[in-house]
Amino acid sequence: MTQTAKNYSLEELNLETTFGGIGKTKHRDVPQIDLGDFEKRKAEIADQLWKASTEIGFFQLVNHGIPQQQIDEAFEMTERFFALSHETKAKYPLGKGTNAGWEYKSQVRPSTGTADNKESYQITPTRMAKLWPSGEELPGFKAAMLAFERANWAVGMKVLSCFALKLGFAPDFFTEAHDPLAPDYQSTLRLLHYLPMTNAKPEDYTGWRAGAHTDYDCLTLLHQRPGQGGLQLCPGKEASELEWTDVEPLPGVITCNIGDMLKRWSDDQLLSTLHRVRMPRDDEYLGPRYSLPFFCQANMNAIVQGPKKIYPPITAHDYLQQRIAANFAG
Ligand SMILES: O=C(O)CCC(=O)C(=O)O
Ligand SMILES: [Fe+2]
Repeated sequence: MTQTAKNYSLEELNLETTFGGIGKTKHRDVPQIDLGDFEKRKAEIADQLWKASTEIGFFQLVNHGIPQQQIDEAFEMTERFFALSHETKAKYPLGKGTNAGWEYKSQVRPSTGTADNKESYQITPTRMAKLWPSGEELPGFKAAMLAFERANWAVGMKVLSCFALKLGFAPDFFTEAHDPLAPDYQSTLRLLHYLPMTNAKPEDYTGWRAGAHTDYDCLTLLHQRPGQGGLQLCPGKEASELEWTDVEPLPGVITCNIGDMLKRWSDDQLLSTLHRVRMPRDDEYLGPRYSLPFFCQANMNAIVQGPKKIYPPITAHDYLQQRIAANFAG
């Protein structure tokens, strides 16, 4: 594996170039947080979210309100999308810096310098002109995915309203900053297909399904399928040898993590935790792995600045562009 010697423009990125190694593993508990009876229990839920996000940067939501049937349908549609021919998917290519469209093994993480062993299709609803597969190619896909996108948005906004409470912002501060009806909306639903490792050659195991990174959004909501593990997290970037924790995909939960944008917006109080997706070991399930992250990314014109103003203000657009430019080849 070669290490990129690029000089990235944000401090987080320079740090990320040093995280490519395998490291050790360590068991840690990822807190589960129940969103049931949300309005009544909001203060208690906000305390739990704050604790998890200042201590480990990850938590799993239960009773989040998205019906399991809708999650299963989104996964079924995702499998159908990736089963389309290469030529069909290539009609809907990822545009540079847009988080919209399909890419195949093109995401190079600063941590590893090699392409992730995956393909993805990203849905940023405001940028999807000519990027949806046709109704003949994939009937029902657009309606199912747009509904799923909005269901995730709604859960994300509930969680963010708790952080607004804790940070002293108005209750809907982040909901307004992620307004889906504004033309500068840029939250993204990502469909991921990690390639199967059945009949893989030993050299195929040297890479990563997704190299170590922090997310660049405010909050990520990740849907995983039981039996398709591999996600690992590592709080604390300062240790000389990193200790990684497996996050088991449990049925019915949404695994969430804080991203760099909310870390900055909270004046570094909330942790944006390093994570990655490792290759399966040869005694584990070797088939394809699908996952569905939804990235709450504040609208392009939103100004990111915490209540203590420890960082200068930056638009969410400028912030994201610096991160995207460093992650996709070409
Ligand atoms: O697929 C996963 O489990 C995690 C994906 C991820 O971390 C990402 O896309 O940012
Ligand atoms: Fe991630």
